[in-house]
Amino acid sequence: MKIAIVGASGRMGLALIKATLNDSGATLVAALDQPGSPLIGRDAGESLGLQTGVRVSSDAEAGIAQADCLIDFTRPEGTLRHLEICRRHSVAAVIGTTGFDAAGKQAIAEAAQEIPVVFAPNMSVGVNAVFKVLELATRILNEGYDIEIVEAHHKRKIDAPSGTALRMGEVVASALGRTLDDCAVFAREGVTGERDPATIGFAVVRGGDIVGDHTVMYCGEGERVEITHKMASRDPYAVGSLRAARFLLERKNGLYDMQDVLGLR
Ligand SMILES: NC(=O)C1=CN([C@@H]2O[C@H](COP(=O)(O)OP(=O)(O)OC[C@H]3O[C@@H](n4cnc5c(N)ncnc54)[C@H](OP(=O)(O)O)[C@@H]3O)[C@@H](O)[C@H]2O)C=CC1
Ligand SMILES: O=C(O)C1=N[C@H](C(=O)O)C[C@H](O)C1
Repeated sequence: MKIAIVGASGRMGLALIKATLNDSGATLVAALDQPGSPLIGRDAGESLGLQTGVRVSSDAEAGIAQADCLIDFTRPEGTLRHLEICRRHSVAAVIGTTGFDAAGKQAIAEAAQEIPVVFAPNMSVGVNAVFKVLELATRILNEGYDIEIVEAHHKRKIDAPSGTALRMGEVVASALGRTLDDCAVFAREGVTGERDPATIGFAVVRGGDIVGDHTVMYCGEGERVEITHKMASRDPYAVGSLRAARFLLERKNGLYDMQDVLGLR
């Protein structure tokens, strides 16, 4: 399968280039970056000490048009632009970017009527297993437990809470028969009053090079359950993305996430 990667100089872009080179069934056909990036014209593997034979380009249209699947971990505005190119050239898309607003999510759903798309806030198998565990834990701990979600990421992350923490909130809220929009508490400061048991609270840590930690706490009287996932590398996101690209090869259109790719639906 022919893979195009956008955001080629980013943290995930580099992990994806490495994973694509290590995948015997995948060929890197385009590595794309924004105009002005110092890597334009250089070999896409240069900063990894690898030789790919593919030069980083800023011509997204030409690069994406050559691929079977685009893998995009950039920013919402960039992803939506790339998705239009995928649409024009009938190229599948794996979207890992987080931080979309409702209109952005709607635009992805519309594009997926024409091309196949995997859109997931976390591509790791481990985190997707945790989503399933949370469904079960929440159904069991559905009364008498205050639910709080804590996430920690590196200092350069620009969106908060993480897409993964929000998805965890959605999974928990859905298992309680609620919607996250109605019960999320994203900030507390000053005299907040007592905690409303119907809420799901979020707390965010940013610092250093933390790849990504997530904990869901079920705080009861006299006991506490904590379900934690910790990433030590970005490789599982990249390997999961290639798994998603392979899943899309056999599909003509439709919006999927990693639960579909992993058969966890
Ligand atoms: N779903 C998942 O499993 C995961 C999702 N993510 C998400 O992926 C995204 C990227 O994360 P990360 O790699 O750490 O970020 P980086 O900032 O390291 O990389 C982002 C890349 O995208 C490029 N870029 C930024 N804005 C645009 C734009 N408007 N158009 C085109 N390219 C653009 C950047 O170029 P430049 O440097 O020139 O700005 C850079 O190459 C985030 O939303 C993050 O939350 C991250 C890890 C896992
Ligand atoms: O920006 C990151 O780094 C990550 N972003 C994703 C998110 O927002 O959930 C996935 C992972 O947590 C790393």
